[in-house]
Amino acid sequence: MPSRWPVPSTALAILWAATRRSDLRRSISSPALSFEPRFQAKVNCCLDDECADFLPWLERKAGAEVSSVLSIGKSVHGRALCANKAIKSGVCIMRIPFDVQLSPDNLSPQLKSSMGKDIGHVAKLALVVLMEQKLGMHSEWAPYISRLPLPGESNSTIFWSENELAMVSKSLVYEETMHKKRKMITEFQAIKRTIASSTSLSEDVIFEDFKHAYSLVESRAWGSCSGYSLIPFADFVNHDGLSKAIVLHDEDKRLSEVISDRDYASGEEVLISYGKLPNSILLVDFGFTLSHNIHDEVSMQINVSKEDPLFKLKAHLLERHCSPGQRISKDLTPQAHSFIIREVRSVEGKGTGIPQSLRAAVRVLACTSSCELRDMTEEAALNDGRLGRRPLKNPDREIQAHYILKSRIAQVIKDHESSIMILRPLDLLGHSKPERRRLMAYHLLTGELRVLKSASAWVINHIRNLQEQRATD
Ligand SMILES: C[S@@+](CC[C@H](N)C(=O)[O-])C[C@H]1O[C@@H](n2cnc3c(N)ncnc32)[C@H](O)[C@@H]1O
Repeated sequence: MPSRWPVPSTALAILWAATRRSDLRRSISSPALSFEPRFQAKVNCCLDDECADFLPWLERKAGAEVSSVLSIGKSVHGRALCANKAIKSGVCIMRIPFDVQLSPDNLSPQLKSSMGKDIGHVAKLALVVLMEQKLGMHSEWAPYISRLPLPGESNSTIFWSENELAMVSKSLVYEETMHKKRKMITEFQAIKRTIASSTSLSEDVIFEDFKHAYSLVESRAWGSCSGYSLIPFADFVNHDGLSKAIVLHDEDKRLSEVISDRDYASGEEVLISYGKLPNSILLVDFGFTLSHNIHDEVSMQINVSKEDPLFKLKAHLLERHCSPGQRISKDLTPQAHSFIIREVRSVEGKGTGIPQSLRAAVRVLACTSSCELRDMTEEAALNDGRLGRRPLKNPDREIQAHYILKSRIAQVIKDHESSIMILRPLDLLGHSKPERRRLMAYHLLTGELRVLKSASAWVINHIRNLQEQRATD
C-alpha cells in the first residue's frame, strides 16, 4: 500500500505510529494517550495448529522474545492473533525487531541501485516477496512466506471482474482500482527491465505473480523508515476501526511494538487499528469493508459546464486555486475537480466534513459575471491567496452557491441509491466470493450514502439560515 505519510526523521520522532495505509489526509494518535471506553466487538478465536511452530521460529531468528501473550489463531477474517492469557490494557503485547522484518533493504545492493524512481516502495517490497517465493523451501523466510494468503484469496477490487466492478462504478473506488491496475502494470514493466539487466530472475516473473505479491504488501505492510516493511507475526493481526492500538516503530531500539488499548480475556481475538481508513481504502487495498465505518468518506466531482459563458475563466480559476489536499484525477474529465467529503456530525455546526475548497469551488460556479470573478480573485489576493473561502458579499449569490452544492450532492445521492437498489436483496447472501463482494459493495455505497446525506442535511440547513439572515438584513 503506497505510503503517503511523511516518514519522520529519527531526530524528530524516535517512536512513531505506523499505519498500513499511509495517507497525508489522515492522522493517527498514539495508543498510549487515551483509552476512552467504547464498544468493541469481543470475538473468540481458535488456535491455528498449522502455525504452532511459527512464533518459536521467529523468536529464534530474532534472538529475542516476540510475544508471551499472543498466539496465532483462526477467525472469520482468516488468520488472527489471540490472547493466550488475560491481557491488561496498556501492556506491550508484541515486539518485533527490525532485523526480522522484510523491507526493500532486503534487495541486493546491485538491484537496489539499478532501480529507478518509477518503482515505488510497494513494488520493491513485492519484488522481495517474489524472490523469496521463488526460493521456496530454500528461503530463510520460508516459514513466513508459506503462511501468506494464496493467489485467489484476496477480495481487493484489483481482482474483481468488470461485472463486479460495475457495482461500485459510482464510487471513487472504481477509478482508484483502475488507476492502481495501470500503476501496477507500469511498475511491473520497470521491474522487468531492471531485473533483466541484473538477475536471471526476469524470465520467471509473470505479471499475475507480481500482482499477487503487490496486493500482499499493500494489505500487510506498514510504512517504515525503509519505505515499507512486512512485519511477520504483527501482520496476522486483524483490523478494528474503533481500536486505538497501533503498530509503533522505535528507531532507537530498532523494533516495532504494539501496546494493548483494552483488557482481553484469554482466547479472545486481539485487534488493532490499521489507521483511520474509510471503506473505500479498505476495499481497494485490503479487500474487506466494515458494516459501519466511522471513517467513511465520499468523493464529489465538481466541473464547470461547457455551456457556461464564463467556462474558460471559471475553469482557469478552479485550476489555479486548487488546494493541495484536493485530489485531481487525471482520469476524470478535463476540468473535473474531486473533493473528499466526510460525515458531517452536526447540522447546526460548522459543516466540518465538507471541505472549504468545495464550498469555494461552488462559489466560483455561482458567479454570473467576469466582474464578480475578478472581485473574488482580488479578495483572495488581499487575504491569504485562497479563493472563495469567505461568504460571497452578494447574499443571493452565496445562497445560489449553496443551492449548486445541494443539487450536486442530490445527484450523487440519487446515483448511489440506484446502485444500492441493484445490490438488493442482501438477506439471502451466503459466503461465496461473489456474494461477499456484493456485500462489500453494499457496505461501501451505504457508507458513502450516509456521508452524503449528512452533508446534504447540513447544506439545506445552511441555506435556510442564509435565507433567514437575508430576510432580516
Ligand atoms: C494484515 S492481514 C491480517 C491477517 C489475515 N487475516 C491473514 O489471514 O493473514 C490483513 C487482511 O486480513 C483481513 N482482515 C483484517 N481485518 C479484517 C476485518 N475487520 N474484516 C474482514 N477482514 C479483515 C483482510 O483480508 C486483510 O486484507
